[in-house]
Amino acid sequence: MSAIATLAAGAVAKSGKSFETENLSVFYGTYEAVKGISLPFPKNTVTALIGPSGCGKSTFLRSLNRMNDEISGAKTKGNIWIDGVDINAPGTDVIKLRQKIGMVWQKPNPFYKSIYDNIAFGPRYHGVKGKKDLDEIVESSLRRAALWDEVKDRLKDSALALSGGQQQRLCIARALSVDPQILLLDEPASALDPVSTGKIEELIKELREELRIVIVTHNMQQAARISDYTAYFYLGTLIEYGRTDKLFTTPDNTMTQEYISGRFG
Ligand SMILES: Nc1ncnc2c1ncn2[C@@H]1O[C@H](COP(=O)(O)OP(=O)(O)OP(=O)(O)O)[C@@H](O)[C@H]1O
Repeated sequence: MSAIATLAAGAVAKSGKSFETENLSVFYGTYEAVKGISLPFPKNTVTALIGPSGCGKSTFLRSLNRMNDEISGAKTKGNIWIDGVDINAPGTDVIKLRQKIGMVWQKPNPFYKSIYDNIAFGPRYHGVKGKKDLDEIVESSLRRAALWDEVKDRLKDSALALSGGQQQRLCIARALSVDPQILLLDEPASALDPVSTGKIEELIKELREELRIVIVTHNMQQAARISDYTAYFYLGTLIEYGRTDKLFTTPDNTMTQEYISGRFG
């Protein structure tokens, strides 16, 4: 069993469910923002969540590593399976869960620390102490996030001195430093210029070789460029899910067709 499967003491295991939601609903008080969504996230794939503003994409994404726990009044129904274990089962180690399922937000949010200490923070928290080990993790994380060459001579500088695009790659490196299996990205390039956006997209394609990635994006071209599967949400409901090339060329649902062609939303 993998590390994620050991998260929840006493949880009921369901084999074959490596990472997927089953009939997942999310409520804010009595308001149902996500309505009974079942979605798989296959290995080594990028899944894009698209849909008009307020349709529940971010709420759904945040539920995948229990970030909605931080929102008072938010409640989840249904299942989120990871390696056969439901992440909402009693006894789940949420810190470990978020180590395995990293998240990067729309706005880069580096800590008020050096570049080095931003990356070393997570490994230190999880018990890595030796300087040599930390140096190795910092270098490999920055390399994986395609940032090493730009920052290797200024690791002690403040992370806030980096450009917005570099800060966002630093946040991705920070998520990678604790060796996640899944990366959740909430509009990671929406605040960036086209060059930085291109770098983030290239990075996502490379990381797919090692991870599962789920990305919320408003940018239709971006979803088409980088994702393998796309899910179209509307008013908290999953309207259509399928291979990105198919969904963007010959969608089954006329609502999807109207949205991707810009006639709606
Ligand atoms: N903390 C919250 N408390 C109450 N309602 C919320 C909260 N966060 C989101 N909602 C509501 O839940 C619904 C879904 O919001 P969500 O942010 O998930 O949509 P979205 O598709 O990600 O939107 P956008 O594309 O604009 O970011 C909306 O009606 C929103 O107003």
